[in-house]
Order: sequence, then C-alpha cells, then structure tokens
Amino acid sequence: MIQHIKQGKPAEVKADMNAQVRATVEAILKDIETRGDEAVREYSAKFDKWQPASFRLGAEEIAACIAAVPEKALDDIRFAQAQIRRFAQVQRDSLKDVEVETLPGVVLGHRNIPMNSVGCYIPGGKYPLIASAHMSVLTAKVAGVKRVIACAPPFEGRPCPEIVAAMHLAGADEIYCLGGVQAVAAMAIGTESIAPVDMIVGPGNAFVAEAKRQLFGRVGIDLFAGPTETMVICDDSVDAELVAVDLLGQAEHGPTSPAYCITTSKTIAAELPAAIDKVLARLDTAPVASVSWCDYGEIILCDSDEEALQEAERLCSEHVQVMTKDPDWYLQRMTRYGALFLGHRTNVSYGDKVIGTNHTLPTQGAGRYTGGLWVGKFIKTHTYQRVLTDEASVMVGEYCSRLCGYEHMSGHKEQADIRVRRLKPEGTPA
Ligand SMILES: NC(=O)c1ccc[n+]([C@@H]2O[C@H](COP(=O)([O-])OP(=O)(O)OC[C@H]3O[C@@H](n4cnc5c(N)ncnc54)[C@H](O)[C@@H]3O)[C@@H](O)[C@H]2O)c1
Ligand SMILES: [Zn+2]
Repeated sequence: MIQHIKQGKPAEVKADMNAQVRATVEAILKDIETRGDEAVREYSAKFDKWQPASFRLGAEEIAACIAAVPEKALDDIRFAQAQIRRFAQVQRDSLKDVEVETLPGVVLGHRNIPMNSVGCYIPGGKYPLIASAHMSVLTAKVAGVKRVIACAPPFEGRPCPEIVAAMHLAGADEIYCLGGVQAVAAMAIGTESIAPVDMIVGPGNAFVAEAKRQLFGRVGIDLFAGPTETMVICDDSVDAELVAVDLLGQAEHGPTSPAYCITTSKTIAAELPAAIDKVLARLDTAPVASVSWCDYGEIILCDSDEEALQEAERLCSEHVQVMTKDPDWYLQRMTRYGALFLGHRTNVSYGDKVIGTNHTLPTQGAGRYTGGLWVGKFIKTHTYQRVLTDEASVMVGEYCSRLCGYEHMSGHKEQADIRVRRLKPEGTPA
C-alpha cells in the first residue's frame, strides 16, 4: 500500500503560480521586442538594480574578475571543467555520421552539425551558480559551436568573479552581466548591442524557464529546466540523517523546490521529520530549505520496490537519488526522470558541481520527453541522399509516382515521372 505520510501543496496552487509567471514574462518579452536595449536596461534596473555603461564585459573587466579569484578556487574550477569536458567529449564521440546504401544505388546519410551560435543563461539570483557556466558554455564548445555567449545576473551588485572566470575558462566568446527574462530575451531576440543567437540554453528560476518556453520556435531551447526538484528513494540500507541531508541539500535551491522521499522503510518514514529539523539547525540556508520542505516536501511510504517505482515514475522528478540495497534495479526500470544518482556514495551535489554529468535537467515532468542538457543538444542531425545509377532512380521513381498519385499531388508525381521518362532505357516494359 502507498501511504502519503506528508504531502506538498496541491497541483492547483502550482498551476496558479505558473499562470502569473506566464503573464509577467509575456509582457516583458513584448516590451523588449519593441524597445530593445532601452527596455533591457529598464528591466535590469528594476529587477536587479543594475545599469552599467555596458552589460558586456571587456577584456580588462574579465581579467580583473579572474585576478580576484583565489588560485585554489581557479584550480577547483579547472578540475570540475576537466571532468565535464571529459564526459562530454566521450558523448560527442558517440555521435556518428552515417552513410549507407539502403537499396542498390541508393545512398542515404546524415551529418551531425553544431549550431553556429548559442546563448547560455547562468543563474545567479539567489546563489552564484558557477557550475552552470561549465555545464552550458563548455559543453557547447565541446560540441563545436562557433559563437557561445553567456549571461549571468549581477551578484551582490557586481559581476560575480567566479562565474566570469568559469565562463572565460570554458571558452565563452562574449560575456554579459545581465539576468532574468531580459537576458534571455536580449540573447534570443537580439538588440542594438547583442546579436541574436540560434538557441538558448541553461537553467534558471520560473521566470527564466518560462521566457525560454515562450521564445521556443523563434529560437531553439535545450529543455524546460526550471526550479530544482529532488527525490530520494531509499530502504533500510541508509539512515534518516543521510536522507534528510540529501533532501534539504536540494531544497535550499528555492522556496518552491519539491523534495520527495519515497521509502520502503517504516523507520525512515517515522524518523525523517525529526532528522529534517536536526539537519536544518546546521544549515545556513535553513530559511529557504525549511520553507520548501514545509510547502513542497513529501514522504511516501511503500510496501515494495514495485510501489516505490510506480510513485517515482508518477512524480517524474528532475533528480532521483536511489539509496537501496540494489540501486541498479531502478536503473533498469525507470523511464521518467532527469538524472539518476545510484548508491549512497554519490549524491546530487556531486552531479551539480563536479562529477562530470550535466546538471541542467528537465523539471515539471519534462523528463517524460527529454533528458538533460548534453553535447547532443548543440548538434543538429541533417540527412542527405544521392542516387548512383539510372536504374535506381527509375526503380524508386516508379514507386514514388504511384504514391504521389494516391495523394493527388501531380507536381510531386511529375518530379518522379520526368526522371522515369528520361532515364528508363527505350523498350523496357512499363
Ligand atoms: N533544472 C535545472 O537543471 C536547474 C539547475 C540549477 C539551478 N536551477 C534553478 O535555477 C534557479 C535559479 O534561480 P535564481 O532566482 O537564484 O536565479 P536566476 O538567475 O534564474 O534568476 C534571477 C533573475 O530573475 C529575475 N526576477 C526575479 N524576480 C522577478 C520577478 N518578480 N519578475 C521578473 N523577473 C524576476 C531577475 O531579473 C533576476 O536577474 C533556481 O530555481 C534553481 O532551482 C535549475
Ligand atoms: Zn542542486
């Protein structure tokens, strides 16, 4: 039996919040579309109290940011980037161009072509998310994108030096200190001072994620990557304290971040609330994490792994940490999630910051139709074809002619027929 020991806010509350965000974003996008840089500047002043002479950082400003970062921190950033680059490169190498003769004389193929320009949004409202610079900028560069531009909001009233250093080390071609909807809009629509890009990538708060969603079509987007969600699936092989740490560690992202505990352990279900209180007492970010846990935290007690799996699939969480006796049981069966973290030795924070898999992951159920950001999102797969012999063209042409006929498309049919007439040797039966 599946028992909901603690529940989060109902779906209607979330839907209402989404509607408000949608309306706000729509109005800002329309305004930036009409008034360009002037509007960007006004929104930056309004939301971020930030209106520098130029949003783009010059070479000297970038150098000054890097100089302000301690050497140890630069080394740590380089280590994280090396891990992300290593895995992204292996993933890139797994994407192969293909060319095959599917019928005698018929050659079909595809080529993987990187996009020409992308805009990376690096979140920095609440926390300066340095790691998002590696995840977006560096991965785009491994994919072979020529122009990679990056935007992050000011942090504590100035460009965050660590973010700027990470963007630069990852290979960003243009760096801007600009946040929120105005940054996403400026990169996607283009303004007098920023040339538009072909795709916008990167995570962000509800406004940023919604701006990307509304701009989709006009530009590409990587995926819907809004406020963080986390899930821990566990049994008696771990203790309540570890589970509490792993839930709250992600609940600190923001007051609307859900954290789900799905457990087959009655002990953990019973002990978790007290463990949460105890862990909150040692976190500086307790004022945020306690709100998200209170409003959106859930404890679900199940009788079996099968029930736990059913709940996990229903909730389709961005992060799913599995700390059971046999985590691979879930790896083999789960189909709806952003990323899996298997076993008690790893956790979502390793993935967020350093281990090498990408941290930009689908939220709000987007894991039903996409995985997270990866090198493949920056690469377009384009097909081509050629026909090597007259015989092959006539053979395909005769099928094509009849198939066009069934669709009443005489123009298409004539494209086939003219080739059959010209290429078919005299005297061959029709
Ligand atoms: N899904 C993922 O892969 C993933 C990964 C990392 C982080 N995240 C999420 O990224 C988010 C980061 O959020 P953040 O707020 O700290 O930084 P952010 O950079 O995403 O957003 C800050 C910007 O929001 C804009 N803003 C704030 N209030 C606004 C309002 N009322 N109207 C219009 N615009 C407004 C401001 O312009 C500000 O620059 C968190 O929700 C976190 O959970 C998601
Ligand atoms: Zn996180």
